[in-house]
Amino acid sequence: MASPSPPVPQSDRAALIKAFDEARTGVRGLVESGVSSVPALFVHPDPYASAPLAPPGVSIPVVDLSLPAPLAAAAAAEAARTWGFFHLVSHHQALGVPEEYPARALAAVRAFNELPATERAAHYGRAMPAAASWRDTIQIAFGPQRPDLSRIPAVCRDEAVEWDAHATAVGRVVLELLSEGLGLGPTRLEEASCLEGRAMVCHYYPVCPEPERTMGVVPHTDPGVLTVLAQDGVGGLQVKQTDDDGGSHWVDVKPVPGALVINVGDLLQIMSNDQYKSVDHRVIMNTREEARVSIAIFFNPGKRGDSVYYGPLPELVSSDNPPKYRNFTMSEFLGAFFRRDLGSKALVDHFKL
Ligand SMILES: O=C(O)CCC(=O)C(=O)O
Ligand SMILES: [Fe+2]
Repeated sequence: MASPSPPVPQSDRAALIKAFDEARTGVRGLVESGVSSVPALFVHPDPYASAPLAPPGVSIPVVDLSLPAPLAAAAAAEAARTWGFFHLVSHHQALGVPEEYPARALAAVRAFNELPATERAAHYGRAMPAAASWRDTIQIAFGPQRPDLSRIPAVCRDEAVEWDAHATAVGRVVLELLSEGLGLGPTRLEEASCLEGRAMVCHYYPVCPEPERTMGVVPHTDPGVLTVLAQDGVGGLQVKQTDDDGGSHWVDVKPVPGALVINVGDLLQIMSNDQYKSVDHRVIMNTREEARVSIAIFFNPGKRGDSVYYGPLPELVSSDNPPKYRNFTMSEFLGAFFRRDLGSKALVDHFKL
Protein backbone atom coordinates (compact mmCIF):
# COMPACT_ATOMS: atom_id res chain seq x y z
CA MET A 1 0.00 0.00 0.00
CA ALA A 2 1.44 3.38 -0.97
CA SER A 3 1.93 5.89 1.83
CA PRO A 4 -0.63 8.73 1.80
CA SER A 5 0.47 12.10 0.47
CA PRO A 6 0.39 14.90 3.09
CA PRO A 7 -1.79 18.02 2.56
CA VAL A 8 -0.14 20.71 0.46
CA PRO A 9 0.48 24.21 1.88
CA GLN A 10 -0.79 26.98 -0.44
CA SER A 11 2.71 28.23 -1.28
CA ASP A 12 3.84 24.80 -2.45
CA ARG A 13 0.62 24.30 -4.38
CA ALA A 14 1.45 27.02 -6.85
CA ALA A 15 4.83 25.39 -7.53
CA LEU A 16 3.25 21.95 -7.92
CA ILE A 17 0.64 23.28 -10.33
CA LYS A 18 3.36 25.04 -12.33
CA ALA A 19 5.42 21.86 -12.54
CA PHE A 20 2.36 19.82 -13.57
CA ASP A 21 1.38 22.34 -16.24
CA GLU A 22 4.90 22.65 -17.59
CA ALA A 23 5.24 18.90 -17.97
CA ARG A 24 2.37 19.12 -20.51
CA THR A 25 1.62 15.44 -20.25
CA GLY A 26 -1.55 15.56 -18.15
CA VAL A 27 -2.69 13.05 -15.55
CA ARG A 28 -1.83 10.26 -17.95
CA GLY A 29 1.76 11.54 -17.82
CA LEU A 30 1.77 10.97 -14.05
CA VAL A 31 0.60 7.41 -14.59
CA GLU A 32 3.24 6.88 -17.29
CA SER A 33 5.90 8.13 -14.91
CA GLY A 34 4.89 5.32 -12.56
CA VAL A 35 3.30 7.16 -9.60
CA SER A 36 2.13 4.63 -7.03
CA SER A 37 0.08 7.08 -4.95
CA VAL A 38 -2.20 10.00 -5.80
CA PRO A 39 -0.05 13.19 -5.76
CA ALA A 40 -1.18 15.73 -3.16
CA LEU A 41 -2.62 18.13 -5.75
CA PHE A 42 -5.19 15.51 -6.72
CA VAL A 43 -6.23 14.43 -3.24
CA HIS A 44 -9.81 15.31 -2.33
CA PRO A 45 -10.36 15.67 1.41
CA ASP A 46 -13.17 13.15 1.70
CA PRO A 47 -14.28 12.32 -1.78
CA TYR A 48 -16.89 9.69 -1.01
CA ALA A 49 -18.45 10.99 2.20
CA SER A 50 -21.50 12.84 0.90
CA ALA A 51 -24.21 10.16 0.50
CA PRO A 52 -24.49 6.37 0.56
CA LEU A 53 -24.64 4.23 -2.55
CA ALA A 54 -28.05 3.06 -3.74
CA PRO A 55 -28.87 -0.61 -3.23
CA PRO A 56 -27.91 -2.79 -6.20
CA GLY A 57 -30.47 -2.94 -8.99
CA VAL A 58 -31.49 0.74 -8.85
CA SER A 59 -30.86 2.42 -12.19
CA ILE A 60 -31.87 5.43 -14.24
CA PRO A 61 -34.91 5.04 -16.56
CA VAL A 62 -34.70 4.13 -20.24
CA VAL A 63 -36.39 6.08 -23.03
CA ASP A 64 -36.88 4.09 -26.22
CA LEU A 65 -37.11 6.08 -29.45
CA SER A 66 -38.78 3.16 -31.21
CA LEU A 67 -41.93 3.87 -29.18
CA PRO A 68 -44.68 5.98 -30.81
CA ALA A 69 -43.72 9.65 -30.33
CA PRO A 70 -46.36 10.49 -27.67
CA LEU A 71 -45.22 7.55 -25.52
CA ALA A 72 -41.54 8.45 -25.95
CA ALA A 73 -42.35 12.06 -25.00
CA ALA A 74 -44.23 10.94 -21.90
CA ALA A 75 -41.34 8.66 -20.88
CA ALA A 76 -38.71 11.38 -21.45
CA ALA A 77 -40.74 13.94 -19.50
CA GLU A 78 -41.34 11.54 -16.62
CA ALA A 79 -37.61 10.74 -16.46
CA ALA A 80 -36.70 14.44 -16.62
CA ARG A 81 -39.13 15.20 -13.79
CA THR A 82 -38.12 12.43 -11.45
CA TRP A 83 -34.47 11.65 -12.20
CA GLY A 84 -33.13 14.39 -14.45
CA PHE A 85 -31.26 11.56 -16.23
CA PHE A 86 -32.15 8.74 -18.59
CA HIS A 87 -30.65 6.25 -21.00
CA LEU A 88 -31.73 6.78 -24.59
CA VAL A 89 -31.97 3.74 -26.88
CA SER A 90 -33.00 3.04 -30.50
CA HIS A 91 -31.46 6.28 -31.80
CA HIS A 92 -29.55 4.31 -34.42
CA GLN A 93 -32.71 2.96 -36.00
CA ALA A 94 -34.93 5.97 -35.31
CA LEU A 95 -32.52 8.73 -36.38
CA GLY A 96 -30.10 6.96 -38.68
CA VAL A 97 -27.12 7.46 -36.35
CA PRO A 98 -24.52 5.06 -37.80
CA GLU A 99 -24.03 1.92 -35.69
CA GLU A 100 -20.32 2.67 -35.28
CA TYR A 101 -21.03 5.95 -33.45
CA PRO A 102 -20.25 6.97 -30.77
CA ALA A 103 -17.83 4.03 -30.38
CA ARG A 104 -15.57 5.40 -33.13
CA ALA A 105 -15.37 8.81 -31.48
CA LEU A 106 -14.66 7.26 -28.06
CA ALA A 107 -11.92 5.10 -29.59
CA ALA A 108 -10.37 8.12 -31.31
CA VAL A 109 -10.31 10.09 -28.04
CA ARG A 110 -8.65 7.11 -26.36
CA ALA A 111 -6.11 6.93 -29.21
CA PHE A 112 -5.17 10.59 -28.71
CA ASN A 113 -4.68 10.14 -24.97
CA GLU A 114 -2.56 7.07 -25.52
CA LEU A 115 -0.19 8.70 -28.03
CA PRO A 116 3.40 9.16 -26.86
CA ALA A 117 3.69 12.11 -24.44
CA THR A 118 5.60 14.28 -26.92
CA GLU A 119 2.74 14.07 -29.42
CA ARG A 120 0.12 14.96 -26.81
CA ALA A 121 2.03 17.90 -25.37
CA ALA A 122 0.77 20.56 -27.80
CA HIS A 123 -2.80 20.03 -26.60
CA TYR A 124 -2.50 20.48 -22.84
CA GLY A 125 -3.78 23.74 -21.48
CA ARG A 126 -4.41 24.34 -17.84
CA ALA A 127 -7.50 24.35 -15.73
CA MET A 128 -6.67 23.63 -12.13
CA PRO A 129 -9.50 23.95 -9.61
CA ALA A 130 -9.14 23.63 -5.81
CA ALA A 131 -8.34 19.94 -5.92
CA ALA A 132 -7.46 18.64 -9.33
CA SER A 133 -9.43 15.77 -10.76
CA TRP A 134 -8.06 12.50 -12.08
CA ARG A 135 -8.69 13.08 -15.76
CA ASP A 136 -7.44 14.75 -18.92
CA THR A 137 -10.05 16.68 -20.89
CA ILE A 138 -10.18 18.08 -24.41
CA GLN A 139 -12.81 20.81 -24.73
CA ILE A 140 -14.12 21.97 -28.10
CA ALA A 141 -16.68 24.73 -28.69
CA PHE A 142 -18.92 23.78 -31.63
CA GLY A 143 -21.14 26.82 -31.47
CA PRO A 144 -22.50 29.47 -31.58
CA GLN A 145 -19.25 30.45 -33.37
CA ARG A 146 -17.74 28.15 -35.97
CA PRO A 147 -15.38 25.68 -34.26
CA ASP A 148 -11.64 26.13 -34.58
CA LEU A 149 -11.01 22.60 -35.83
CA SER A 150 -7.24 23.02 -35.71
CA ARG A 151 -7.52 22.88 -31.92
CA ILE A 152 -8.84 19.32 -32.04
CA PRO A 153 -6.03 16.73 -32.06
CA ALA A 154 -5.68 15.33 -35.58
CA VAL A 155 -6.18 11.71 -34.49
CA CYS A 156 -9.70 12.41 -33.27
CA ARG A 157 -10.73 15.44 -35.36
CA ASP A 158 -12.95 13.81 -37.99
CA GLU A 159 -14.57 11.57 -35.41
CA ALA A 160 -15.31 14.52 -33.08
CA VAL A 161 -16.87 16.52 -35.92
CA GLU A 162 -18.93 13.56 -37.07
CA TRP A 163 -20.10 12.76 -33.55
CA ASP A 164 -21.11 16.40 -33.03
CA ALA A 165 -23.42 16.13 -36.06
CA HIS A 166 -25.02 12.86 -34.90
CA ALA A 167 -25.32 14.01 -31.29
CA THR A 168 -26.99 17.21 -32.48
CA ALA A 169 -29.62 15.10 -34.27
CA VAL A 170 -30.11 13.22 -30.99
CA GLY A 171 -30.27 16.49 -29.03
CA ARG A 172 -32.90 17.86 -31.43
CA VAL A 173 -35.20 14.88 -30.97
CA VAL A 174 -34.76 14.82 -27.20
CA LEU A 175 -35.57 18.55 -27.00
CA GLU A 176 -38.68 17.86 -29.09
CA LEU A 177 -39.81 15.15 -26.68
CA LEU A 178 -39.07 17.33 -23.67
CA SER A 179 -40.91 20.32 -25.22
CA GLU A 180 -43.93 18.12 -25.84
CA GLY A 181 -43.66 16.79 -22.32
CA LEU A 182 -44.16 20.36 -21.10
CA GLY A 183 -47.29 20.65 -23.21
CA LEU A 184 -45.52 22.91 -25.74
CA GLY A 185 -45.02 22.55 -29.48
CA PRO A 186 -42.15 20.21 -30.36
CA THR A 187 -39.87 22.94 -31.69
CA ARG A 188 -40.26 25.37 -28.76
CA LEU A 189 -36.84 24.69 -27.21
CA GLU A 190 -35.05 24.54 -30.54
CA GLU A 191 -36.59 27.90 -31.47
CA ALA A 192 -35.13 29.29 -28.24
CA SER A 193 -31.74 28.46 -29.91
CA CYS A 194 -31.04 25.63 -27.45
CA LEU A 195 -29.16 23.51 -30.00
CA GLU A 196 -26.87 26.26 -31.22
CA GLY A 197 -24.38 26.71 -28.41
CA ARG A 198 -22.56 23.40 -28.19
CA ALA A 199 -19.49 22.45 -26.19
CA MET A 200 -17.96 19.00 -26.51
CA VAL A 201 -15.77 17.71 -23.69
CA CYS A 202 -13.80 14.54 -24.23
CA HIS A 203 -12.69 13.00 -20.93
CA TYR A 204 -9.97 10.41 -20.42
CA TYR A 205 -9.76 9.01 -16.89
CA PRO A 206 -6.44 7.17 -16.48
CA VAL A 207 -6.21 4.14 -14.23
CA CYS A 208 -5.61 5.44 -10.71
CA PRO A 209 -3.27 3.93 -8.11
CA GLU A 210 -5.47 5.04 -5.18
CA PRO A 211 -9.02 5.47 -6.51
CA GLU A 212 -10.54 6.17 -3.10
CA ARG A 213 -8.46 9.35 -2.57
CA THR A 214 -9.46 11.33 -5.66
CA MET A 215 -12.33 11.84 -8.07
CA GLY A 216 -12.77 11.90 -11.83
CA VAL A 217 -15.35 14.69 -11.66
CA VAL A 218 -16.55 16.20 -8.38
CA PRO A 219 -20.32 16.40 -7.75
CA HIS A 220 -21.90 19.08 -9.94
CA THR A 221 -24.91 19.88 -12.09
CA ASP A 222 -24.46 20.71 -15.76
CA PRO A 223 -25.18 24.39 -16.34
CA GLY A 224 -26.63 24.24 -19.86
CA VAL A 225 -29.95 23.06 -21.27
CA LEU A 226 -29.25 19.42 -22.06
CA THR A 227 -26.28 17.03 -22.05
CA VAL A 228 -25.80 14.07 -24.39
CA LEU A 229 -23.13 11.77 -22.97
CA ALA A 230 -21.47 8.78 -24.59
CA GLN A 231 -19.45 6.54 -22.30
CA ASP A 232 -17.37 3.45 -22.97
CA GLY A 233 -17.86 0.21 -21.04
CA VAL A 234 -15.74 1.01 -17.97
CA GLY A 235 -18.22 2.92 -15.78
CA GLY A 236 -17.81 5.40 -12.92
CA LEU A 237 -20.59 7.95 -13.50
CA GLN A 238 -23.02 8.25 -10.59
CA VAL A 239 -26.21 10.29 -10.23
CA LYS A 240 -27.66 11.53 -6.97
CA GLN A 241 -31.21 10.38 -6.41
CA THR A 242 -33.23 12.10 -3.70
CA ASP A 243 -36.30 10.33 -2.28
CA ASP A 244 -39.52 12.04 -1.25
CA ASP A 245 -38.36 12.03 2.37
CA GLY A 246 -35.20 13.96 1.42
CA GLY A 247 -32.77 11.04 1.79
CA SER A 248 -30.31 10.68 -1.08
CA HIS A 249 -28.19 7.98 -2.70
CA TRP A 250 -25.61 7.79 -5.44
CA VAL A 251 -26.83 5.58 -8.25
CA ASP A 252 -24.39 4.01 -10.72
CA VAL A 253 -25.06 4.85 -14.35
CA LYS A 254 -23.81 1.48 -15.54
CA PRO A 255 -22.80 1.51 -19.19
CA VAL A 256 -25.57 0.07 -21.37
CA PRO A 257 -24.28 -1.04 -24.78
CA GLY A 258 -25.78 1.10 -27.52
CA ALA A 259 -27.35 3.61 -25.11
CA LEU A 260 -26.60 7.29 -24.62
CA VAL A 261 -26.95 9.09 -21.32
CA ILE A 262 -29.13 12.21 -21.43
CA ASN A 263 -29.42 14.71 -18.62
CA VAL A 264 -31.26 17.92 -17.85
CA GLY A 265 -29.08 20.97 -17.16
CA ASP A 266 -29.68 23.99 -14.93
CA LEU A 267 -31.05 26.14 -17.76
CA LEU A 268 -33.71 23.59 -18.65
CA GLN A 269 -34.69 23.32 -14.99
CA ILE A 270 -35.15 27.09 -15.00
CA MET A 271 -36.93 27.27 -18.39
CA SER A 272 -39.31 24.50 -17.29
CA ASN A 273 -39.99 26.44 -14.06
CA ASP A 274 -38.76 23.46 -12.02
CA GLN A 275 -40.83 20.83 -13.84
CA TYR A 276 -37.60 19.18 -14.99
CA LYS A 277 -34.68 18.63 -12.63
CA SER A 278 -30.97 19.26 -13.05
CA VAL A 279 -29.38 16.78 -10.64
CA ASP A 280 -25.98 16.29 -9.10
CA HIS A 281 -23.70 13.72 -10.64
CA ARG A 282 -20.03 12.78 -10.29
CA VAL A 283 -17.45 10.39 -11.67
CA ILE A 284 -15.70 8.08 -9.25
CA MET A 285 -12.45 6.37 -10.06
CA ASN A 286 -12.90 2.75 -10.87
CA THR A 287 -10.58 0.05 -9.69
CA ARG A 288 -10.46 -1.69 -13.05
CA GLU A 289 -7.18 -1.86 -14.90
CA GLU A 290 -8.57 0.20 -17.71
CA ALA A 291 -8.74 3.91 -18.46
CA ARG A 292 -12.24 5.29 -19.03
CA VAL A 293 -13.32 7.52 -21.92
CA SER A 294 -16.49 9.61 -22.18
CA ILE A 295 -17.65 12.40 -24.46
CA ALA A 296 -20.23 14.91 -23.23
CA ILE A 297 -21.91 17.44 -25.48
CA PHE A 298 -23.51 20.33 -23.64
CA PHE A 299 -26.31 22.09 -25.48
CA ASN A 300 -26.70 25.76 -24.61
CA PRO A 301 -28.65 28.65 -26.11
CA GLY A 302 -26.76 30.18 -29.02
CA LYS A 303 -28.52 33.57 -28.87
CA ARG A 304 -26.47 35.58 -26.43
CA GLY A 305 -27.32 39.23 -27.10
CA ASP A 306 -27.86 41.61 -24.22
CA SER A 307 -31.51 41.99 -25.18
CA VAL A 308 -32.18 38.23 -25.23
CA TYR A 309 -33.56 37.00 -21.91
CA TYR A 310 -33.85 33.47 -20.53
CA GLY A 311 -36.00 32.34 -17.66
CA PRO A 312 -39.17 30.27 -17.09
CA LEU A 313 -40.98 29.93 -20.45
CA PRO A 314 -43.95 32.33 -20.37
CA GLU A 315 -46.36 29.57 -21.49
CA LEU A 316 -45.54 27.64 -18.31
CA VAL A 317 -46.30 30.37 -15.79
CA SER A 318 -49.59 31.82 -14.65
CA SER A 319 -51.04 33.47 -11.55
CA ASP A 320 -51.59 29.96 -10.13
CA ASN A 321 -48.12 28.88 -11.10
CA PRO A 322 -45.87 31.92 -10.75
CA PRO A 323 -42.32 31.97 -12.10
CA LYS A 324 -39.76 30.56 -9.69
CA TYR A 325 -36.85 32.37 -11.37
CA ARG A 326 -36.17 35.84 -12.70
CA ASN A 327 -35.14 36.44 -16.31
CA PHE A 328 -31.47 36.95 -17.20
CA THR A 329 -29.18 37.27 -20.21
CA MET A 330 -26.70 34.56 -21.16
CA SER A 331 -23.82 36.82 -20.20
CA GLU A 332 -25.29 37.15 -16.69
CA PHE A 333 -25.77 33.39 -16.53
CA LEU A 334 -22.27 32.56 -17.74
CA GLY A 335 -20.82 35.19 -15.41
CA ALA A 336 -22.54 33.54 -12.43
CA PHE A 337 -21.28 30.14 -13.60
CA PHE A 338 -17.65 31.16 -13.94
CA ARG A 339 -17.56 33.17 -10.69
CA ARG A 340 -19.14 30.41 -8.63
CA ASP A 341 -16.80 28.74 -6.15
CA LEU A 342 -16.56 25.02 -5.82
CA GLY A 343 -19.13 23.91 -3.27
CA SER A 344 -20.97 27.24 -3.27
CA LYS A 345 -24.73 27.47 -3.71
CA ALA A 346 -26.28 25.90 -6.77
CA LEU A 347 -26.21 27.97 -9.96
CA VAL A 348 -30.03 27.96 -10.20
CA ASP A 349 -30.23 29.61 -6.77
CA HIS A 350 -28.59 32.76 -8.16
CA PHE A 351 -31.72 33.36 -10.21
CA LYS A 352 -34.41 32.14 -7.82
CA LEU A 353 -37.17 34.56 -6.94
O1 LIG B 1 -17.59 11.39 -17.74
C1 LIG B 1 -18.77 11.36 -17.37
O2 LIG B 1 -19.41 10.32 -17.32
C2 LIG B 1 -19.50 12.61 -16.94
C3 LIG B 1 -18.76 13.88 -17.14
C4 LIG B 1 -19.53 15.06 -16.66
O3 LIG B 1 -20.40 14.97 -15.82
C5 LIG B 1 -19.28 16.39 -17.22
O4 LIG B 1 -18.34 16.56 -18.01
O5 LIG B 1 -20.03 17.33 -16.88
FE1 LIG C 1 -21.68 16.72 -15.82
